[in-house]
Amino acid sequence: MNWIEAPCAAPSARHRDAALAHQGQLTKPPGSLGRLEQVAVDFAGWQSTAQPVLERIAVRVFAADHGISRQGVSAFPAEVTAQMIANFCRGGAAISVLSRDMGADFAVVNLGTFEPVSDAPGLHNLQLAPGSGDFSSGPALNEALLEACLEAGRSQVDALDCELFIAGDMGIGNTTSAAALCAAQLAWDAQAVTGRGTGIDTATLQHKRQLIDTALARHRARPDNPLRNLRCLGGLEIAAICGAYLRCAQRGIPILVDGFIATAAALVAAAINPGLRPWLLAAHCSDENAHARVLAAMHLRPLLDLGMRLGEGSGAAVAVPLLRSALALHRDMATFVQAEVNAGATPE
Ligand SMILES: O=C(O)c1ccc[n+]([C@@H]2O[C@H](COP(=O)([O-])O)[C@@H](O)[C@H]2O)c1
Ligand SMILES: Cc1cc2nc[nH]c2cc1C
Repeated sequence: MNWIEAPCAAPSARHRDAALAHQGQLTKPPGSLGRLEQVAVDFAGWQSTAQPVLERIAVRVFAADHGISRQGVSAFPAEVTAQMIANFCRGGAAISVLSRDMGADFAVVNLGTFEPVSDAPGLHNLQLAPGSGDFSSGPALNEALLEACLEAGRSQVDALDCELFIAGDMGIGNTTSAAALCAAQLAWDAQAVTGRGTGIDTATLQHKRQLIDTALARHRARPDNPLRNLRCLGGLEIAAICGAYLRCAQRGIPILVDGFIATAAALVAAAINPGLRPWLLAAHCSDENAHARVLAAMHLRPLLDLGMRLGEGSGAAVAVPLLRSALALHRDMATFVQAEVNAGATPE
């Protein structure tokens, strides 16, 4: 498992500087395209080029069941995880539609559901375990399973040829795991991290909070041991997303981070290997209660806030047109000199 701490790539400061200078020459008041200018500069640094492009996008939805779902923490039954895997592969889920719409390379990775699922086109049916363990009574994963999940994420990314990576998640109960991981990494209590997930009522929310606080104490969760936190409180798909993100940063592939679960994975992965940080771009702020707070703690500023709370990578997918707009503007706008527009320097 030594690979996870291997050095990450570094974005090119020279190309970032050149892109920033180019933005200053385009026919607009400096800074007037706001975040779109920063996105273009980020891509120039990520791709080490003056003219970044965004054609090849890879979407991988990582799915798994969660032992903690047996404690009644979700508005939906655990069978939905397996049912949605089939829906992703048939093309009917939100992320299937969005991936088609943006011409992405799309696949689903089943790390392990309670009941095995049938093979389907576009499904990497790994079934490493029948879901994770219930972390209210023991660790979610054992060492071997944690390693296998990280490796599964890594091998997905090793097989890619793309300019942007989106990880989606699917797993009934996984907002409980993600919340526990955020609390563990940030030394916060359950109150600060727990939300309504798929839409639980207030009594269930209270129960979810109590389970998280008890689990944090039981597993003696501490920010300085992210791998242990991931093993004790994580899930199969969350660990795989961590592995995928780490490999992206090592290979120099930028990561468009989706919602609360993807952000929890990024938080843990960045604690494992801080070189990951410059490869993260937060797509959106989910309606899941703690997402805004966790993004702020990570100094990540989301591009969108649409009240979405679906997961699957859907919040990241809807931000892709913005990224493409940013790069088209950077590439195709005229400069002040080309357009013979007065650049606005005031004469003495
Ligand atoms: O990504 C998010 O911000 C997000 C917020 C709330 C729910 N979800 C999705 O809903 C499922 C988890 O919700 P729950 O209530 O079962 O913990 C899981 O499949 C997630 O993809 C996702
Ligand atoms: C239907 C459904 C779709 C989902 N996609 C991601 N999480 C989900 C949870 C449910 C319940």
